[in-house]
Amino acid sequence: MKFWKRWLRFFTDEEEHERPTNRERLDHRPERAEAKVVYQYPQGRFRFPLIPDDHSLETKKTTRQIVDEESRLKPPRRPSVDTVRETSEKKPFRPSDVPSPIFGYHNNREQRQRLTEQGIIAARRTAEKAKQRPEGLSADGQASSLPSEQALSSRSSDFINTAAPQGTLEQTTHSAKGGAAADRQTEKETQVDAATVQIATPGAEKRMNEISEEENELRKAPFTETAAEAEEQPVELVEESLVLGEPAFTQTAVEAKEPSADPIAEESVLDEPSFTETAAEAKDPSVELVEEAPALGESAFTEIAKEAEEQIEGISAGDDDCEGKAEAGQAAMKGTTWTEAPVSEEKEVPEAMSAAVPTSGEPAAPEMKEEQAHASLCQAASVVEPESGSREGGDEHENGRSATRVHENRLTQPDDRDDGQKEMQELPTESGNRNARGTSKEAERRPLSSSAPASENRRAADRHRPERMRIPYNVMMLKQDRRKLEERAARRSSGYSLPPLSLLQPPGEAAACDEQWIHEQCARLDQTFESFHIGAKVVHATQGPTVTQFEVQPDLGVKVSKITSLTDDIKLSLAARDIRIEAPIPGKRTIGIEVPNPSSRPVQLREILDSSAFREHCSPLTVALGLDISGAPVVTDIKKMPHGLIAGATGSGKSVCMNAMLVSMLYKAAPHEVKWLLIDPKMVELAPYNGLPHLLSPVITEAKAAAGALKWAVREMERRYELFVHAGVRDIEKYNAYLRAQGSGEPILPYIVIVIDELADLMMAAPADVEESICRLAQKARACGIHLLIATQRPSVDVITGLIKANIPTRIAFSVSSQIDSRTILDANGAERLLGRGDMLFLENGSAKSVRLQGCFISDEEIERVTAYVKAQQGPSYMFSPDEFRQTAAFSEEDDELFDEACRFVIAQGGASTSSLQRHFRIGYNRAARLIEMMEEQGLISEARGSKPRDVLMSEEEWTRWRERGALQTDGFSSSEQ
Ligand SMILES: Nc1ncnc2c1ncn2[C@@H]1O[C@H](COP(=O)(O)OP(=O)(O)OP(=O)(O)O)[C@@H](O)[C@H]1O
Repeated sequence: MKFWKRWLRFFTDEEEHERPTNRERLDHRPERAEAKVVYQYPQGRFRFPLIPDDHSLETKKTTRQIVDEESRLKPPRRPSVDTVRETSEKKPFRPSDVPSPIFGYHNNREQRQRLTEQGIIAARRTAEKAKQRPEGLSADGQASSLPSEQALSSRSSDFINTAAPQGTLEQTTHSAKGGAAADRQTEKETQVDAATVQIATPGAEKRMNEISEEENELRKAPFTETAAEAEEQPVELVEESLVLGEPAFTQTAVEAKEPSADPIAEESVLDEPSFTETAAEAKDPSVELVEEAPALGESAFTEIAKEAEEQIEGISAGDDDCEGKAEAGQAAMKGTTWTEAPVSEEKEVPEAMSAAVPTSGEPAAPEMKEEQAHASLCQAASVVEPESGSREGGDEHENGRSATRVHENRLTQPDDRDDGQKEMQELPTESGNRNARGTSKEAERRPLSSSAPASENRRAADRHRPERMRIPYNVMMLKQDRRKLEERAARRSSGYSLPPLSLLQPPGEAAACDEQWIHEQCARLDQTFESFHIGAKVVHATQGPTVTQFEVQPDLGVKVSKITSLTDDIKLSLAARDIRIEAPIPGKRTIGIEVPNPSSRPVQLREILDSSAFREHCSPLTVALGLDISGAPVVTDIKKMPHGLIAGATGSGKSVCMNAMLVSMLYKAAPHEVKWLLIDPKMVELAPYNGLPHLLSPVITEAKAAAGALKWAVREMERRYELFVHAGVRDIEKYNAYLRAQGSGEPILPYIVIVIDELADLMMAAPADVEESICRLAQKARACGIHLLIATQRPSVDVITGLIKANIPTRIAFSVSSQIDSRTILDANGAERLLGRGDMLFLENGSAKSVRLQGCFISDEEIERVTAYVKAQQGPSYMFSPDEFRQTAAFSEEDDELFDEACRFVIAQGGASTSSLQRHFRIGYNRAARLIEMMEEQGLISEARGSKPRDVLMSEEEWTRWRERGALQTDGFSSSEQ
């Protein structure tokens, strides 16, 4: 790089001293020297070819590798920037091909395409301008004619005009000195440079021209590379730049000021270099490609690109890089007309950059400069084509690698963007000092407005970004959430809203724990054990709504049976109504003695429904049971039951428990989700639910109709299993999910809950059919969504047969009169010691031990309010009437294999008699008489008329229709009725 020294000798010694660092650095770049020797700038008029994208991408990759290597070798210089870089390294941008709503991937790609087109247009315009200029200003003509001061001045003006809108370093300058003053200073210094060139000895002209040529070539190369890089950056980086890129200018401008110890000196140095730098950036990459590529050809371009990589490395390395960049930018900016710029540039830019970047050095500074350069490139594009500027910002910031820093900047100065945006819209495209001054004024208005154009670009990109891209994409929705949403949407679409809790009685004040009573009871218990010489003592007591559990810990060697055998003695000593001993408490080393509280408080249903335990349950078959001994709410899911048996003596609270469960379901399930089949032989217990949309039929009170309903349920179960087989699913949930996935609009299968309030009565009326139906349902109906809730007063073996009990795993035992009943219900003692009025033992499916609960209470008024609310929303949509069920039952019960044939025979004969049936079918009197009776019950024939044959009341068609109607009624759940 001796030519640098020689070339600089043309200037004053003082100038030489001003930039020793830069020259030293240049001297340490042998690669660049080699490149310069090998590739000489072509003489004469030339045009660079347009380089295909693929090729540029390759060169860009090579450049990046070299830059990376260089940056790795360079020690960190500036701690403050290091911190920023560390931050940026902590969060590296990982571009991907997945369209991101945040980075606007596709949108920006389109913008880039448009930008490229506009850049080409701008390039053509610049080429036309270049043609109009005098030949003396051409690149190859620089040796023959040094530009006059006027030419330099005009060029400088052009330069300023082009650079002004960029406002990169220029704005920094203006922020320090003021816009107009900066312009004047810039012009002045440019003129001084020109004069210096003119003063140079004529003999040295030729040599200087050669040097200038070489330098021009070298300087254009990096810019070409930069331009190519700007064009070829991966789209992901464009995205990144769109989001984060623009504030890099602000950062650069701010940081450029920070390290300078002498602001005035810095300003003076920055003045012209700022324009130079901006000019370098002002060139649209596409313009550069159009003007330079043809002369060199593709291979030449490749070589130059390699050289450019070295230049960029230099940029990364230090101040001379900035110079190289600026030079390249100048060359690009001026195209073939620029000759003197390198001279002034070489003199000024490094100083500018030394002012902008502290001499102590910083690793991040080169990046910032790169960002500046690229940012200015896009800004230049905006000058040539104002619209394209905003798009170019994206490309420019592809190279801005200090994303984090940039982002921070943007956060600290968000307001700059709007100003910058307005300003960008106002920027004129014509050249002239006016523009520069105008821009300077703008710069005055916004001290850090150098970030504005890029921020505007980003904003513009955001504005053009589709709305969907702003939707967060990282929200995970679980299967459960999706189902909830679907259910809610279905409820909304069905126009059904769940009843409010305000319809229920609010819970009363919870009674304060009776400490004194508890202490007394503890003392008495201890005394009792002592008096019976049993080593045991009370260690803990828990007071529930109805009973208090005292935990007794026996000493080692004391049998549990010793304590349990003292039940009556303890009851006596405590003067308790009844006590229940749980020995031992599962999972504990203690024995529980449950003593009734002196005063019990009812547990309101609202208390449970308002608990998180109930609210968080998403099943429509969630039901509230009550509070356990510690006062915790207990809820269960009928799906998990899957069938329940509730037994207890009269007045123990069965009906209240059943009502509480039904109302709980009303608070969870819409009518299309759950259907009820209520069988109430007592006629009054479930009557309030008549007219609800959840009912399949009015509440069934007749045993025959109940039997028919159970038969229908069995057929419905079989029908559902057939559906499941066809759909290839195993249960109702999967089938409904399958239906939803099909999207056929077919309504989902509702759960069916069959409630029988008194099984004993039903079993007496039609024991065989009821037991058979219940057993079949209990065995198989769980998976198809049919569940049984059976209550009975008399839990004897003739009511709750072994078959029924075996298939109903969930039991709720209220107070019963004997241990036998307790064993019949729970297969264990304990229910006989319950206190009644909702005191119950709950044996859950799969649980070995029952839990003592105080069942929740719901009054008739509350039931009325809730059912009225539901009825007000939807009317009943019964599928069947009890009569139809009764008929079904009759058909089922009394069907004889000969019955149909006998009916047809009677219709054909026109009369019916027992003897004629006996003769025709060769059956006995009993069977024939029974068939005649069945025909009479069905309304086919008239009553007996003595010895005369009975009249036939139906034609064959009518009879066929009648039979079909009966068959249809039992055909199963019609989806249309849901
Ligand atoms: N959980 C409860 N909390 C408070 N009181 C209750 C509770 N359950 C029932 N009771 C009281 O017990 C009375 C009888 O309850 P319920 O009618 O449910 O008994 P039952 O077992 O159905 O009797 P039956 O079999 O004769 O119909 C209720 O009127 C109510 O006063």
